[in-house]
Amino acid sequence: MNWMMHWQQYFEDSQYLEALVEQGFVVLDHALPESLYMALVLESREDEHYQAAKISTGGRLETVRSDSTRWIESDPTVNRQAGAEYLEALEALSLVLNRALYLGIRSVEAHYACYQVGQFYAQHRDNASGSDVRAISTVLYLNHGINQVDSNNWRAEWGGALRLVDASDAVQDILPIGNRLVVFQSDLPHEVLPATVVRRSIAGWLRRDTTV
Ligand SMILES: O=C(O)CCC(=O)C(=O)O
Ligand SMILES: [Fe+2]
Repeated sequence: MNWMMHWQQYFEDSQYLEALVEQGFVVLDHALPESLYMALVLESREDEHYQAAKISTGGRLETVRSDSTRWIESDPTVNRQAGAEYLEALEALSLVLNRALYLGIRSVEAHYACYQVGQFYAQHRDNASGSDVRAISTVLYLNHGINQVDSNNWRAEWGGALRLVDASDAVQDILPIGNRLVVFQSDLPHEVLPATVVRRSIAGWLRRDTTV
């Protein structure tokens, strides 16, 4: 898969770049080829090795976030092919955004996340205070065919929106529809609202350092 060409198809269109720069975020629907998307959906449902999520200062504080996460390894000997392919896709996205916006991104990291019914992540930014190492945050939603709703739909009444305060201070509620990718500036405040169904995703970060 030529991931650079894949992302260029979006970001050649100046509206997408402008949204990311001006509003601070952009939403890409049907972001991945269906085959990789479905493979990620299945991989995300392999429940072993998810761990209680940590907050950016290192500890766990259930008043801040209550989801579980599983980091994606780029090690090819780890038998999780879809996740490794997705890391490659994020690396290519970094190159495309570096070329267009000179962001200086040098590495990527990503984890699966699972929010059980009622779990949430209170408002936060994706960098520890004083750090700007995470330049761009990404979230890919893996909520496929929940509760007999076919296609990749998510109903607003289930809750579970990503609530983002955008670059013009407007509050944006973005539903976690399957195969939707949200790309946003990591310094924007955002939160995950609780949902009445299980909510699955991959959160990924495009970083200015190479320590991961
Ligand atoms: O799942 C989402 O919509 C956002 C998750 C998030 O903010 C994070 O993991 O830092
Ligand atoms: Fe976040």
